[in-house]
Amino acid sequence: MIPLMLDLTGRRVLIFGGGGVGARKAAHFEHEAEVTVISRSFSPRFDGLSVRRHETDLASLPDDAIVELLDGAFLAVAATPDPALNNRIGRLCASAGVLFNNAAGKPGDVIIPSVVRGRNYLIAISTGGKSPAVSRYLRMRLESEYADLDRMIDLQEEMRSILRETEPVQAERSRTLWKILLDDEIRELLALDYGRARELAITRYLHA
Ligand SMILES: C[C@@]1(CC(=O)O)c2cc3[nH]c(cc4nc(cc5[nH]c(cc(n2)[C@H]1CCC(=O)O)[C@@](C)(CC(=O)O)[C@@H]5CCC(=O)O)C(CC(=O)O)=C4CCC(=O)O)c(CCC(=O)O)c3CC(=O)O
Ligand SMILES: NC(=O)C1=CN([C@@H]2O[C@H](COP(=O)(O)OP(=O)(O)OC[C@H]3O[C@@H](n4cnc5c(N)ncnc54)[C@H](O)[C@@H]3O)[C@@H](O)[C@H]2O)C=CC1
Repeated sequence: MIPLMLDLTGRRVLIFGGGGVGARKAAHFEHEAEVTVISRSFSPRFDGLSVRRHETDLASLPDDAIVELLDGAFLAVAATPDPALNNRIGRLCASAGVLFNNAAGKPGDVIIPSVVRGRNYLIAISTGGKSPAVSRYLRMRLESEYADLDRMIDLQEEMRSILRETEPVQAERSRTLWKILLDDEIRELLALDYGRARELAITRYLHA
């Protein structure tokens, strides 16, 4: 498995199965991609999501009708409780060249990770399918441990641009940025007041 960050703007994503799991997978994509959910029923968890619904019984559809549904799709997720049906969708995706994620059944070529997202960063976590609970646990730990990461990135960005003007030696710029990153007092101040943290970073490390 190789991690990638994909821009799915304007891409079509299909979710097969409209239960709670299908809704969570749809929520992973709907803020960017064009999501269509194909199912014989839909959980109320879809109500707030911007997805198109297509009501059908997949078990009664022949292969060519499912291949027709895949037309123009970039990625498909199988999230019905029937692993045989999910695996069949996976085989059809493979022959149609559509990326495939399987929520229950034979693993596809894509895993949906746990996601920690800020204004300035994006972290995707996977255990390679071994323990989704551990992926979720790590997400929750990172969210609480690094709640002020966005502000640290803002501060680093500002300090880098000042240092580029004032410090000609790259190794020195790097050392100073690391000192700021590891300074507990600056990290604590970041949680309370960005301006004061910025001031401390400048007086402590940029006015030597
Ligand atoms: C392989 C994968 C396929 C895929 O890509 O969907 C997969 C598969 C399966 N998950 C199962 C169970 C659970 N999944 C969750 C939750 C999440 N599952 C997600 C991803 C993935 N799940 C992929 C691997 C990710 C990795 O590599 O780590 C997350 C990260 C992302 C998301 O869905 O948005 C999201 C957490 C989001 C977050 O909160 O951060 C919980 C809830 C919990 O933990 O409370 C449970 C119950 C506890 C448990 O079983 O662990 C079962 C068993 C079903 C059964 O027993 O019948 C299967 C099927 C199987 O294993 O065969
Ligand atoms: N990958 C993951 O993250 C996880 C996967 N799972 C597994 O995912 C599967 C789905 O879980 P839930 O959403 O909770 O199930 P659910 O029973 O709530 O929903 C299943 C959905 O699939 C639809 N469906 C079933 N057969 C269909 C058919 N022949 N044609 C059209 N639609 C059909 C149903 O109408 C329903 O909307 C289960 O097998 C579960 O074990 C469970 C937890 C997490």
